[in-house]
Amino acid sequence: MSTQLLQTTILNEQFLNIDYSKYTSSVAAIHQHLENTKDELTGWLNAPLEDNHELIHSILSVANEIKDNADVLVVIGVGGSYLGAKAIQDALTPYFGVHPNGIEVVYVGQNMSGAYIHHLLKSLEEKEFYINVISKSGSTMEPALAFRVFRQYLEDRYGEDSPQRIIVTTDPEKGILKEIADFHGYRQFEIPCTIGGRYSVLTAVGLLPIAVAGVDIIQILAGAKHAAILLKDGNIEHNEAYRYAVSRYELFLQGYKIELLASFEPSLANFHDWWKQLFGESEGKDKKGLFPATVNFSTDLHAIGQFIQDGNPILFETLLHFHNIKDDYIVPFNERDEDNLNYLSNRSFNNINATSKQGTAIAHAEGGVPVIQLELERLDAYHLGYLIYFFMKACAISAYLLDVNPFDQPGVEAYKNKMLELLKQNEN
Ligand SMILES: O=P(O)(O)OC[C@H]1O[C@](O)(CO)[C@@H](O)[C@@H]1O
Repeated sequence: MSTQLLQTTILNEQFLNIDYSKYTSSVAAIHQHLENTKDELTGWLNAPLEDNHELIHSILSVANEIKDNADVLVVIGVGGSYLGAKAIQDALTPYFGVHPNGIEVVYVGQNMSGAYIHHLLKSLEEKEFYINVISKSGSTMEPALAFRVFRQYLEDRYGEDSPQRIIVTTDPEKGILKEIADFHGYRQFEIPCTIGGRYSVLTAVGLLPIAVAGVDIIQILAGAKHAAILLKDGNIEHNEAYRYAVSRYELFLQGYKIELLASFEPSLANFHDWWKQLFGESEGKDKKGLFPATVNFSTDLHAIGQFIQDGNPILFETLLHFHNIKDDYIVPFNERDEDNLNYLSNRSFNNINATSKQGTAIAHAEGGVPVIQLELERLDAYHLGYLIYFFMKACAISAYLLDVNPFDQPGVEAYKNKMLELLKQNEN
């Protein structure tokens, strides 16, 4: 477990010749604070090190039951109550169709589009399904409304068998959802009181949906445990997550206010979104914080690439790269070569994509964009589990470097209150 699975490289040292030793004592102090704080939402820190056999066993047994009795799992949740599951599912299951070990998993309750609800309900007409409703507070508007709709539909379809088909993931002690679940006898998984939404992907919040989608949750948790052991070192010289946190903080101090998370595998688009919530809600408060933005290359090179290379120099790039992607395709040789592409024949698409990544990173670095490269050997459950923990740890330290609380999100209430005010004014 002593091997680092992730290498951090700064591609343009002229921007970022960081003397990490300058941060030795401040980072060590933040590390101590994080490790010793008992009254904050830090349950995720040591969770991967604890005995989780019972939890894994019950998640897998419910997941198997769902796979045996349904074509689709409808996951209802928003923010931290869905982004992590969707991120892992998309990263580790086929682009088209379902994983051989899983069934279709679809998500609702992240928006209030009537068309989305309508289309999803229609798509369920010929299919058997279960619901997994996930909400820590139990009262977030988007998932609460979706649960009302899909529970009613499920009850119409399954009658007295319906309670068996509803799985609730919520706070173990309080909230409306908990009350509903207790009253109707729905099966429940806990979101531990000490783990906030955006740090909860490695609990049942993320694990049940991804197990149903066919992902190996034991490998996800093993990778996270590997990271939790390695990244327990308070010395910045040995801790890659802390070096990443300090690198982005230094860039922020130099005026780069936007961090662009980029990668070259489209299946990571939702992983980017998970990262965006993690850093955005953790850092963006008290008028501080780096703005987390995301791009998918090479697609976005043809959209936002011009700005990155040549526009207002307010952003730096964090390039996420997995050296090995399991599936690949070889460019065929073509006798006629009408498209003049035979110079690429017999090369794999993944190889061409990696070369495009290399060229992009050099071009951006030469164009004056600071580039932090995060490299991992392969895109699989183990490495993704490692990366998730890496980012959570880096995020908590980053927020403390900015002197903000990594675990609250007071700003989100403003829109909620205004929306409620308006909805109540227009009550019919
Ligand atoms: O799980 P809940 O309580 O429904 O919250 C969902 C998401 O909403 C937020 O509270 C923001 O409104 C996030 O922090 C959280 O991940």
